[in-house]
Amino acid sequence: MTASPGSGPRAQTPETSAAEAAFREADALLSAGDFDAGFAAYQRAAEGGHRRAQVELARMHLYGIVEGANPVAGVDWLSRAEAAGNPIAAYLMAMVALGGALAPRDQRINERLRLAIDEGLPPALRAAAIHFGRKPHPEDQALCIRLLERAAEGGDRVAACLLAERLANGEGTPAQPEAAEDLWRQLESQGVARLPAVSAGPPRQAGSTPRHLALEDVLSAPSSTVLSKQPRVAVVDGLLSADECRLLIATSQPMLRGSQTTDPDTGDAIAMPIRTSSDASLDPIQEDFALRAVQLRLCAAAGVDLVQAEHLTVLRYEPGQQYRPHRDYLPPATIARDGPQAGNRMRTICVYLNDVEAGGATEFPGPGVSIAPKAGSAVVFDNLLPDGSPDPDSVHAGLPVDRGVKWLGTLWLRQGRYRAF
Ligand SMILES: O=C(O)CCC(=O)C(=O)O
Ligand SMILES: [Fe+2]
Repeated sequence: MTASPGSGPRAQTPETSAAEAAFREADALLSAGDFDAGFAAYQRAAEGGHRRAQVELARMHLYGIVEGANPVAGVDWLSRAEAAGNPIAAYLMAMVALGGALAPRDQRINERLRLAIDEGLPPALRAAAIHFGRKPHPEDQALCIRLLERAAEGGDRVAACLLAERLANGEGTPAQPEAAEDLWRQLESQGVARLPAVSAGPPRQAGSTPRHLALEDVLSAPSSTVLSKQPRVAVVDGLLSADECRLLIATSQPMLRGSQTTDPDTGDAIAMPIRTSSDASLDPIQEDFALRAVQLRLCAAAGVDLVQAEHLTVLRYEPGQQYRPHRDYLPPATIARDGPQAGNRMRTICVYLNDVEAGGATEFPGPGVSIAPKAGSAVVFDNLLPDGSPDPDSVHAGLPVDRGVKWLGTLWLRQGRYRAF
C-alpha cells in the first residue's frame, strides 16, 4: 500500500471554508442532540467535498441514526471519501465489505486495512494484531505484540487488555508479570475490569508467509464433529484464539446487564428465572473490524452468511447461574417485530470463551448430548426441521456453573438476511 493523505496524487483537497463551517455546525448540532439537523449539515458539508463529513454522514446512514438513513447511501459516501485517500473511510469500507452484501469481500479488504494500519488507526492495529496472533510463526507473534503496543499507545483499552494478558502469560513474548501487573493497575484505575484466564492453546493457523496480512487465511473455520444428526448438533474445536476470546469478553464486559428472555406470549423482552446469567448484545455501531472478522468465522463454521446473524450476544454465568431448558426459535410475534424478512432462527452457534472450573455444560436432553465448555471451541445446532418448521427436539440448556465463571458468545442465525451489511 502506498497512498498516505497529504502526499501524492491522492492527497486530500483542503476543505472549503463553507464545507468546514457546515461540518462544525453539524458537530455542534449533534452534541446538542439534534440528529436530524446535524445530519442535514453533514450532508451539506459532504456535498461540498468535506472528507470527514462524508465519513460521519456515511456512519449515520450505515447505522440508521436518523429517519431515512440508507446503508447503500452510506457506502456511496464512504467510497467518495476513500477515493480521496481518507484512511477512516478505507477502514470502514473494509469492515462493511466483510459482510459481502454492500461491497465485495475481496482482496481490497486487505489493502484497505493496510492503509488504515499505516495511518495508525487503533482499531485497525488491534484487528491486525489479532490476525497475526493466530499465526504460529515467531515473526507473526512478535508483530502481534508490537501492533497491540501501538494500539494501546493510541488509547485502545481493549488492545491494552489483550497485551496485558499476553505479557502475563508469555504469549508471543517472554513472560513479564511485572509489566503485565503495571498495565492492569493502570487499566483498573480507568475502570477496566480484569479478564478471566483464557487458554485457547497455542496459535495453530496454517497459511501464508510470515508478516503477510491475508484475511482469507483466518476466515475459514476448522472442520466440525457431528454429535447428533437429529437434531443436528456439532462441535468445532479451536475456532477462536485466546486473543479473540479476550476481545469478546473485554468488549462486552462494560455493557453486561441481567439477561432477559422473550416472553412467548407477547414477544416482549422480560427478565425470567429461565435465564439467570448477565449478557450484552453488541449493537452494530459497537462493532469493529476484529469483532466482525470473528463473527464471520463463526458464521463460516455454522455454514451461513454473516448477514443472517442477529447481533452477537456475550453471556457471563457466575456459580449457580444457568440457562434452563429452552428452544432458540422465536414466536411469530417477535419475528413480525424484528426482521420479518429474515424468518426464524434456523441455527445457533455458541462459542466458549474460557475454561470453566466445574459445571456449565451445554446439554441437549433429546439426543443425550452434553458439551463441556472449552475456550475457543463452539457448538453449532439446528433449531428448525428441514421443512423450516420449529423443531421441539432442539431443546437445550446451559447447566449451572458449579465453580468459576462461564463466558459464552452466541450468534442466533436466521433463515434469511437480517443485517444490512
Ligand atoms: O450457555 C449455554 O451453554 C447455552 C446458551 C444458549 O442456549 C443460548 O445462548 O441460546
Ligand atoms: Fe439457546
